[in-house]
Amino acid sequence: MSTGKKEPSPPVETLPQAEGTTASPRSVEPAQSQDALDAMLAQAIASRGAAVPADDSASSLPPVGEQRCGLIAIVGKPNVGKSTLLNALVGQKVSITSRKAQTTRHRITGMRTRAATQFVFVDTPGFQTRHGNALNRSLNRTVVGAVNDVDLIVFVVEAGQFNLADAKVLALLPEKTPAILLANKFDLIHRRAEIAPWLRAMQERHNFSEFVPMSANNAKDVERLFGICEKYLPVQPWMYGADELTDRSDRFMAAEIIREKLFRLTGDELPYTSTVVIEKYEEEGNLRRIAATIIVERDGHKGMIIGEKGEKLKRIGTEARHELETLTGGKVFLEIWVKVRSGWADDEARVKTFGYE
Ligand SMILES: Nc1nc2c(ncn2[C@@H]2O[C@H](COP(=O)(O)OP(=O)(O)OP(=O)(O)O)[C@@H](O)[C@H]2O)c(=O)[nH]1
Repeated sequence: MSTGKKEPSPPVETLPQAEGTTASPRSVEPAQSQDALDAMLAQAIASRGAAVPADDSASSLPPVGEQRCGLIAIVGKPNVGKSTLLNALVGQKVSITSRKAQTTRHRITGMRTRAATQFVFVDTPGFQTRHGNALNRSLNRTVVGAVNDVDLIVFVVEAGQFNLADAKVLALLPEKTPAILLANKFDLIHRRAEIAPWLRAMQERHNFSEFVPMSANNAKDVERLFGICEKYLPVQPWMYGADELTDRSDRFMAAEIIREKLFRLTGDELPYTSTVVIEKYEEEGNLRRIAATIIVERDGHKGMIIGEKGEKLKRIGTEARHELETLTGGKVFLEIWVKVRSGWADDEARVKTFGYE
């Protein structure tokens, strides 16, 4: 994990690193033999540079009897790349990302409609195993809720690794739902030969339907993932319009974008227990007037966010405003305040007031 926050020292299987290139995903049915795994890896590497099928967004509505639609939950421990994957699949940022763990705190739905198929992806917070506070209990409830009643689960791990935090998420997966093992950050794996034993070990951990080594930040890999997921989605009418990308409002996105800038522009010394509340969101034609409060737990944290002569807070505001202007296609006036609410993350009522499940 790239975060400074360490998981409890679990047994980690890590592959040594050397020179390498990006591979494309190829899924495999869970194979029993070394040969099958080797063949899959060879295929993944050979398919580098293969043509990407054109995005075939639905321009005319297919008849209801031909529409395919299903829910796909994206789950995994913190920081494995779930939100990066969701954004790549949707083709637009709908879930914020940062190198800090616990960036995603809500169930975020992102849709993509291609030809007759509507993919409804559900991004989830990374399952928390470290602190048992009210905030983390809420995040974990969100994960548990999301893995039930979906058509497919995409279980994301970092390729070549599996530790206690991964195992805790894996234990939540219902046996009845098909699950794909997505070995992400494959670009960081340089000795590919050594991934085969890891994949074999993963086969024994769960009855995965397929194994997909890939990189969420590689467009060709993401493209192929659609084909892999499609066959698990039932023939049924679409749930959303063909052009819809998320079920979240612009107001919600405003809070998330500010929190993303906060997470990205502050160092690891700022505890993860800070959140953003939108106090005002007004639309006047093409103009949005937004007032937001960043909530922190201690006075000392407030100083970290405001920075010397207010520089840090100013930068958070400027970067958030630019992104909100791109998102809304209009002008944005953004005011941000910082307030201390000590102990909020351990107070169930406050956690709810601040918009968590
Ligand atoms: N090298 C590499 N980095 C990646 C890849 N996918 C994601 N990342 C990086 O991994 C970090 C975490 O990504 P996120 O998408 O925020 O991870 P997450 O699983 O949603 O994290 P939580 O919100 O904590 O649950 C970011 O710095 C990403 O840029 C990948 O395929 N390769």
